[in-house]
Parts: sequence; C-alpha cells; structure tokens
Amino acid sequence: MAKINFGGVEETVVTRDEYPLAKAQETLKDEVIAVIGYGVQGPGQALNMRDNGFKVIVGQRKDSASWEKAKQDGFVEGETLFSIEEAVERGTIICNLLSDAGQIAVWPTIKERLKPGNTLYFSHGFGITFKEQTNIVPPADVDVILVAPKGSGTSLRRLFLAGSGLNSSFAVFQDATGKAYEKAIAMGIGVGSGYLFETDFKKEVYSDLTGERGVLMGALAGIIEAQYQVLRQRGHSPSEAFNETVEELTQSLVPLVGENGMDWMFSNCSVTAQRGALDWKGKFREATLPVLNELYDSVASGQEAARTIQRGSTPGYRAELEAELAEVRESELWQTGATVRKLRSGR
Ligand SMILES: NC(=O)C1=CN([C@@H]2O[C@H](COP(=O)(O)OP(=O)(O)OC[C@H]3O[C@@H](n4cnc5c(N)ncnc54)[C@H](O)[C@@H]3O)[C@@H](O)[C@H]2O)C=CC1
Ligand SMILES: CC(=O)[C@](C)(O)C(=O)O
Ligand SMILES: [Mg+2]
Ligand SMILES: [Mg+2]
Repeated sequence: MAKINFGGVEETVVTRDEYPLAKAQETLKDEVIAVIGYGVQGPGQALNMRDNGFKVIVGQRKDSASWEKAKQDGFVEGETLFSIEEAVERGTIICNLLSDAGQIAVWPTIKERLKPGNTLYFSHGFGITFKEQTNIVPPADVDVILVAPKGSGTSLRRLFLAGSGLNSSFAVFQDATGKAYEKAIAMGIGVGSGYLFETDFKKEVYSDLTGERGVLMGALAGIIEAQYQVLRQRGHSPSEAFNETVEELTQSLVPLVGENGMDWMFSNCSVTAQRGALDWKGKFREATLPVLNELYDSVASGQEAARTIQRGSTPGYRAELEAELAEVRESELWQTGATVRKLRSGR
C-alpha cells in the first residue's frame, strides 16, 4: 500500500499500479456480484464491473423505470436481471445501491437471504452508522465493506469510458472471512476507481453528508442565488448577473482550480481580482464557519439522517423532490442559465 504525504500528513492509498485489474479479477473470480438498485450508482458500478470482466447481476423492482434502464443496458431478465429477492439469493457479494431510505425498507428482504461468508457492500456509511434509525445490523458471519466513489455514478461511468477513474473511499466494517479488506480493494478497482483512500463508515458518511450539503451542492447553490440576487437588485441584467456568477465560474475559473489549485487560478486573473479576492475570502470564511459547524453538528447528531429517512420514506416523495427541482430550474437565474448555455459557441 502506498504511503502518500498530503500537505504534511501521511495517508495510506491504494493505486491501480499496485493493485491492477488482473489482481482484482483473480480475487473476485468466484464471486457473483449482485447490484441491488439501479438508480445512479447502480448503473455506473454495474456497467464498469461488467466491462471489467466480473460476473455481475442486477436486482431491481420489476416494472420500474430502473428495471427498463437495466434492460436497455444489456442486463437480461432471468439471466443477469432479477427481482431483488432472487438477485440476493444468487449473489455472493451483495451491493446495496438502493437509495439510503430505500435500504431501510428492503433490509429485512436482504438480511434473511444472506448466507455465511457473503459480502455486504455499501457505497455510503449511512445505513450502518445510523443503525439506531435504519435497523441495518448485519449478521456476524458476513463481511461488510464499503467503496464510495467520490462523485456521481454518471461521472464514474464517464471517466471509466474515458480510460481514467474517479477516486473512491473504502472501508471495512466487519471482517468475518479474513478476506474483507482484500475484497474491498478489489471491488474498488472493479467499479472503476482511480485511487482508493481508506476510511471508516462513520467518517465516510459524516464527511459525505457535510460535503454535499455544504460546498459541493448546498452552499454552492445558495451562494450563487445570493450573489445573483444582489446583482439583479442593483440593476444588472439577467445575463450579466448570470455570467458573472455562474458561467465564468464553471467555464473558466473552477476548471483552472481543478487543474492546478486555487493560487494558480488567482494568478491567472488580474492583480485587481487577486487583491479583492484575497481581501474578501476571509470574510466569506468567517461568515460561513458557523453555518458549516451547525451543519456538521446536525450530521453528527443524526438529525440529517433522520430528515433524509423521514422525507425519503414518505409516499410520493420523488414527485415532491422533482417539483422542488423544477422550481430551481424555472427560476429566472437558471432559465437565464439555460439560454446562456445555448450560446456557448463552437463547443
Ligand atoms: N447518486 C450518486 O451518484 C451517489 C450515491 N451514493 C450512495 O449510493 C447509494 C445509492 O444511491 P443512488 O444511486 O443515488 O440511489 P437512487 O436514489 O438513484 O436509488 C437507487 C434505486 O433504489 C430503488 N429504490 C428506492 N427505494 C426503494 C424501495 N423502497 N424498494 C425497492 N427499491 C427502491 C430505486 O428504484 C432506484 O433504482 C446510496 O447509499 C447513496 O448515498 C454514493 C456516491 C454517489
Ligand atoms: C455524488 C456524491 O458523492 C454525493 C453528492 O455525495 C451523493 O450523490 O450522495
Ligand atoms: Mg459523495
Ligand atoms: Mg452523498
């Protein structure tokens, strides 16, 4: 395992050089990998593993949109596509890729079909960590592992097809066979990870829930709305407010951050911009620190999990969620965005 120094702190990382695909194939050669749930992570992981030469079957509710999607992706009913019950029966590694709320409802179905020596696999520490709320307590005779790609299942698939990989966290919660660690790494390689970073279930779910509610999604959406609102209220046109808040962020500046870091993005902007950004970043940091601490507390207390479960198990919730997304989509800000996107010439 490679020891890599991250800004002065040494961590253990698994690379594809030291754990090549051939080794992962050897480790998992006798396993039937049952991917339960075919939403966003399900297709990304199942297709990457299938393309990587693993035995993959899919378990999904019949007559659902996801069932049809699995068929379109080449999974064949009765051969590689089954009901959830049958897929769990047939699998030796059970990948629980249902939505986090869905995992609670389906857990009894999975639990009663697990056999000694099976592996229970998650892509989130949610169900295990918040067991008081989820009741997901695996029997002692199965391995319990995690590989959590740090990005959308859509990106996992796209990067795999492009020949690169998305980084993933991995963890072992329970090692019944003595082989759990090896299986976790092999699965991580199999689903198309670039590098694998070791963590535990609790750290994975705490950081993941914080990240998506914070900078990655919630804070990003919120700060964009706030700046757009200020510019519009101060008399700027929609296109000017959008270009100066989102289009330049996504098309020019964030890709530069991704390429070579924040200081490099800064140094590719004017000295005027650099002076102002360096002066103002502290204010933004201090203003958001209390909110981020409140968020972390809400994650650690189980309140975020409770809300996810409560909302996610309400009948008709998907339609409500879609209505909330439609409200975002139909706002002036994001309607302006749709128009601006059409004007990206030559791309
Ligand atoms: N969306 C993503 O890209 C990422 C998701 N994850 C984790 O991966 C896991 C799967 O997440 P997603 O793919 O987003 O899930 P999803 O929300 O797309 O749902 C997956 C599947 O669960 C099924 N399902 C939901 N409730 C059900 C129920 N009560 N009975 C039977 N089937 C039910 C749906 O039909 C769907 O096919 C979660 O633990 C999530 O936190 C981790 C990294 C990224
Ligand atoms: C894509 C991802 O990793 C998230 C944002 O944590 C999620 O979809 O839950
Ligand atoms: Mg995540
Ligand atoms: Mg997440």
